[in-house]
Amino acid sequence: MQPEARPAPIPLTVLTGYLGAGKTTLLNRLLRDPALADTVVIVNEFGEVGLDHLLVEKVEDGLVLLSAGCLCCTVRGDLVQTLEDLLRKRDNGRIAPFRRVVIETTGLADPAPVLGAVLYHPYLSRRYALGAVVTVVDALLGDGTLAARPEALRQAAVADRIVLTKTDLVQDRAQLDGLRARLRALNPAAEIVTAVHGEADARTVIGDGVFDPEGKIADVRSWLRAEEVEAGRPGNHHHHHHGHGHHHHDHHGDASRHDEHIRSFVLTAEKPVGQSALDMFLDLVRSSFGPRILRLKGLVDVAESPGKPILIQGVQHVLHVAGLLPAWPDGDRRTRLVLIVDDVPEHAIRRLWDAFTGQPAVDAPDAAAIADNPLAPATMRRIG
Ligand SMILES: Nc1nc2c(ncn2[C@@H]2O[C@H](COP(=O)(O)OP(=O)(O)OP(=O)(O)O)[C@@H](O)[C@H]2O)c(=O)[nH]1
Repeated sequence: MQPEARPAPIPLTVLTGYLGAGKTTLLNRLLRDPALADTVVIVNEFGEVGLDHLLVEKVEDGLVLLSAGCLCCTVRGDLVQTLEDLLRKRDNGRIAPFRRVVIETTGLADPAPVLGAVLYHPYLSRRYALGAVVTVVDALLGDGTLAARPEALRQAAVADRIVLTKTDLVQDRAQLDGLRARLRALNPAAEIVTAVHGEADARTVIGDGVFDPEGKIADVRSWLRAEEVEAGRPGNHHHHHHGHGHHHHDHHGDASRHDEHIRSFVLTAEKPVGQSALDMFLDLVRSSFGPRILRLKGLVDVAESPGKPILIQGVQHVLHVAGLLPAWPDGDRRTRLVLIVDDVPEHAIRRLWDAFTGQPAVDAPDAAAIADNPLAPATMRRIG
């Protein structure tokens, strides 16, 4: 570790998607784009034989292969070690100063543990900054996969960007529109990009992450997209295909009923939020709802750091205060937290938020009442 100036965080993109969705095709194509020069790719190959000793030696070629198993369990330790090794070699000049890292996960991996391994690591979390979560969805088979595989649904729900592949194979325009509508409903904030045989704009797909390589704020605005979530709220206008009630079965049939449990909404605050109130809110959300919080991200105007928003990142039980941004990305300085939840009543979270941010809410308990409640989860009675 260098004691002098802290180096700018390196954007880290997680590329995920169901088996055979087209992740490798996309990545191979994108990496030929000069915009993505100096990218290290960490591939987690499911079922591959262990290559531990070779791991980081391959970096010179820009490719690192992780060994057997899925990232979410067995390879997790290796992932952390690989990311540490990369930093060490970069810092002592043994490899070129790469500018971003892309982790391609196996089609089975839930992205949450991958992100958690980095975001919860005391050192890695300072050197790497989570950029976009990019999820590849096969336009031909996507609908069926979303219906049958909960992990595919989660991958789509946590995405910052969704890349639709194989649209060339879909003859039926309505099928494509249906899939898009479904993804939109599932994750209104995600940008949907199309890529046939991996042809897509590299910068759009990978982006620069929340910080660009110089540590400046890059695409927080597009990343947050709270307006999209607001616009997609039932009641604002009825665009949801599942907003038509249980009696009406559209062409998705039973499939989309799984999706109905997934909801997105935005939390805002009128006044700056106290740091400890924010921490307690996040603790309580994590302990109460854990993996049912698919995604939580946003900027919070914290009372203790006026003019500098705090960046919050979360995927399932991994809720992380990613740090202070040097400034707000644009004129909008409101606290905005975008949540995508699976089977969590929105009002339950809203009540907590209102209580901790001191916003008046009818019949809601205040923060003290919740914190003093002997039935409150153990994490609320903070140790240390
Ligand atoms: N027609 C068509 N085929 C595609 C497209 N994108 C990918 N493919 C094909 O789909 C197959 C799977 O693509 P991969 O890129 O290997 O998919 P993957 O997600 O990396 O697969 P796993 O690593 O096994 O999960 C390959 O045969 C690709 O050539 C596309 O846009 N159109």
